[in-house]
Amino acid sequence: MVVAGSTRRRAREGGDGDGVLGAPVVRGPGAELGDQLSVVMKFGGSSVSSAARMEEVAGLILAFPEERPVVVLSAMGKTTNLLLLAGEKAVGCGVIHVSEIEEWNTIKDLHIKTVDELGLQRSVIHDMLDELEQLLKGIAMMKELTLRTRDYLVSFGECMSTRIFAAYLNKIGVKARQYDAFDIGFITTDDFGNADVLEATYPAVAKRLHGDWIRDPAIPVVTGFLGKGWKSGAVTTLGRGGSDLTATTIGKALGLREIQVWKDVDGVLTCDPNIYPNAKTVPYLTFEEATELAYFGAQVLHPQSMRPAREGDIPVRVKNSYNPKAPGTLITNQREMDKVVLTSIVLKSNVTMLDIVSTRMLGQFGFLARVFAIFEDLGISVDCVATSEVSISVSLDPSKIWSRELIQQELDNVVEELEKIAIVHLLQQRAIISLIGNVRRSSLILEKAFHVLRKSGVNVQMISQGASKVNVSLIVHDSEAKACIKALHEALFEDDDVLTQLEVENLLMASWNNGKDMVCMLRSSLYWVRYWKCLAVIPSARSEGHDPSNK
Ligand SMILES: Nc1ncnc2c1ncn2[C@@H]1O[C@H](COP(=O)(O)OP(=O)(O)O)[C@@H](O)[C@H]1O
Ligand SMILES: N[C@@H](CC(=O)OP(=O)(O)O)C(=O)O
Repeated sequence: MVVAGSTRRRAREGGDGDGVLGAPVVRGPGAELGDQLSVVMKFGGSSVSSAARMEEVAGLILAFPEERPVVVLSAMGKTTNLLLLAGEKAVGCGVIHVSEIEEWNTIKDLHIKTVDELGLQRSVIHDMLDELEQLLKGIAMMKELTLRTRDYLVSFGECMSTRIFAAYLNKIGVKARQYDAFDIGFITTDDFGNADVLEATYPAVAKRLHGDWIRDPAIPVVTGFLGKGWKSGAVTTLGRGGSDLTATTIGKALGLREIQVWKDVDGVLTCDPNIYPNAKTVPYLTFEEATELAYFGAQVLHPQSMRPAREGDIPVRVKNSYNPKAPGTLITNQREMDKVVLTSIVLKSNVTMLDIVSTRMLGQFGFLARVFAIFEDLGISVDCVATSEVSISVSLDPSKIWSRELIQQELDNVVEELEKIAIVHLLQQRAIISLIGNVRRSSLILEKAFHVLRKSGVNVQMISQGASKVNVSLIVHDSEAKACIKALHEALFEDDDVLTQLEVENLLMASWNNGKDMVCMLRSSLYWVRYWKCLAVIPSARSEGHDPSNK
């Protein structure tokens, strides 16, 4: 794309100046980037949850004076959830009770307090709060909350956080300009609640942000999560956590050097730290791995967000705004996989599973086609699949559907349709545990995983190896899932023997490739000794109550 390419070229050509950050330019590796926009810095709700946090984030931006960032912000803290709850309450509470809705008052108080504490004029958000109250009253009056209105309602979160932050940057002498994504060319499908960014977005966003920057440089502060439906012209949202996608879309549109997503954790971790606190940071990931783990439920990244970065070949860095010194996770197109067994364990709870057994004889063809035609007709999306000639097991993802009542209705529908050609068992409260890792090590992963699960007495109800070949998914009962994650993490990330086994395999492979390379052979036999020692020592250490990782 013309603009993206020229932005990069100009960036490499370099330039001087004190720049818009108002701080002296540090001479270093980034200095040749000159005065062009160079990175996207996206800060999630947890990073901008209060006035103090906004000050910290401004400090972070100032700490990199050689960078010219485009800033993307989410709504403050839990504002999106609060807006959704306020909307739901407004439907049933009556117009005169809207001002008493607890969530609405929490939102109002948080934003006013933030503005006050940052020393800004309340007028920065006054109109927004007014309009939001009117909207809640409108919902109360209509007694309904459509998907379209819901998107408009939640958009207030990002619209307010960006207005406050841009005003604060200007107040401290850093020239900034606020943008609503739906006004600068973020064109999406009209799938309210889960809209897709359309191709037309890239040139439009690049033209607007780049044009403004050239004319009158100011740090762009853009609303994450939001777009404009191409047919309806209404505000849309990109699915929960969609600000990551906003950031990568801008990165690709402008052909920037790097996309940074700042969170409240030290990067992408080996599992959800809320499930198992011993989770460790994964230093490197490929876009494919990151997509897979986001798709299978790791809340840390939006599932679609890697696509623009991959297409634009722009590295994504996941950083911790509470611990900026931590190196974080770097996500790129490729990485060295030889030493990788497993990258991350991901849990997706509350999954529904269908066991579908053909009522026809063995050898009938077209059964799978008919099953999937039914899913297609009903617009149901399938996560995992396992098949035999006469039966098929699939897992469905209810979180893709906004309204809870609709889920049961849709499930009843799909079962009714499938029962015309098969015997159907509906299994609810299941969980998918996805082991994201190196497919070349899938035997080792499965061997370890099943050993652990057998020891814990867990019955795996379905297994599927993803087509992308970086994911093995196991379906277990929801009630057993968290304990499984902990046991799997201990076995696959905290045991020396897995690592040693890998080293042995690598060295054996290397020595095999090098033919008669005696040094390699010798080294590999030393590892073998270490490996067998590990296998012998670890079980006995465990039975004595020692922690083998303390050796
Ligand atoms: N594998 C994982 N690695 C890191 N964080 C994870 C993982 N799985 C779940 N999480 C959760 O994701 C959260 C960060 O994502 P998110 O809430 O979207 O951040 P933000 O709102 O700051 O963008 C973490 O606080 C953590 O609880
Ligand atoms: N505020 C939106 C969009 C978003 O990306 O948020 P966060 O970056 O805090 O996950 C949400 O809560 O879904």
